[in-house]
Amino acid sequence: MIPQPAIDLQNVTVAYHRTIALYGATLQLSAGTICGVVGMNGAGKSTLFKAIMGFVQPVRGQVHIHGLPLRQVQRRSLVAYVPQSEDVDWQFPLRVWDVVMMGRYGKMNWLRQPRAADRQRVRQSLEQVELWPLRHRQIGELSGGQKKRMFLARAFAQEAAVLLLDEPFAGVDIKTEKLIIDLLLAERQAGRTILISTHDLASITTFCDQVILVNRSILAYGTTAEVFTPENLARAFEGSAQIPREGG
Ligand SMILES: Nc1ncnc2c1ncn2[C@@H]1O[C@H](COP(=O)(O)OP(=O)(O)OP(=O)(O)O)[C@@H](O)[C@H]1O
Repeated sequence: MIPQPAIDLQNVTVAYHRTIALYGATLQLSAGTICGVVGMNGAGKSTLFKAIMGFVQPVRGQVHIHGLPLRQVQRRSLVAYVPQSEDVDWQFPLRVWDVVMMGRYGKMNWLRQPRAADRQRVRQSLEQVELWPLRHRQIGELSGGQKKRMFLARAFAQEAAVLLLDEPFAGVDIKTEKLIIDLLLAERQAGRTILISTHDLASITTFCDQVILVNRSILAYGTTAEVFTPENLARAFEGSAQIPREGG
């Protein structure tokens, strides 16, 4: 039997107020892949993520995750999202622990009472991102890099099959970037599929298996060697990008 692709988009078109942001996107990614998503500002990277999460209703086309339609994907919390910076009230009296526990909501009953297994997974996630000592901290008292790691821990706690990360390396130091990359490599090893939107083309060649070029549609996807050609980059960046050197 041929395994289902982890992410399967067929001819997906998304429009905002009748303006098309993503046209006819077709994509199939196998489980256990780390894939960079690159394109200029406004190219449609976030829209692609929203389509995979089911946050926007495509005017045409279909999205399946591990063979399941998005309604079932959402019910089973199969896709986790790590935002670049979330539109939250950072002054709200929430602790780091509370935010990471939100990753478990999809696995709880309607009373949302955490069980021992939930607390154990939250602890493990906080330890993975090295935030366990800060678990009682109010979320507004974290640095930018710590906030990113908190959202990463929430995604790990969710135990989703697909992780979507929006600019995870923007504004983080080298040590944190290395920590995040090592964690993502371990998640890939566990069979998860990871999409990372980034403007850093060079870093993609160091740890991504595949890359997707976006410019109002999916222009190309495949290995970096296949995709990072002068022609493709010219179409994606309208002449303003250079081919990154292998290995950064
Ligand atoms: N909610 C919205 N309503 C109307 N237009 C939107 C909305 N969200 C995005 N757009 C438009 O859709 C297009 C694609 O936006 P999108 O956010 O997907 O790009 P992006 O590649 O993620 O950009 P960036 O790199 O700047 O984050 C842009 O022209 C943007 O202005």
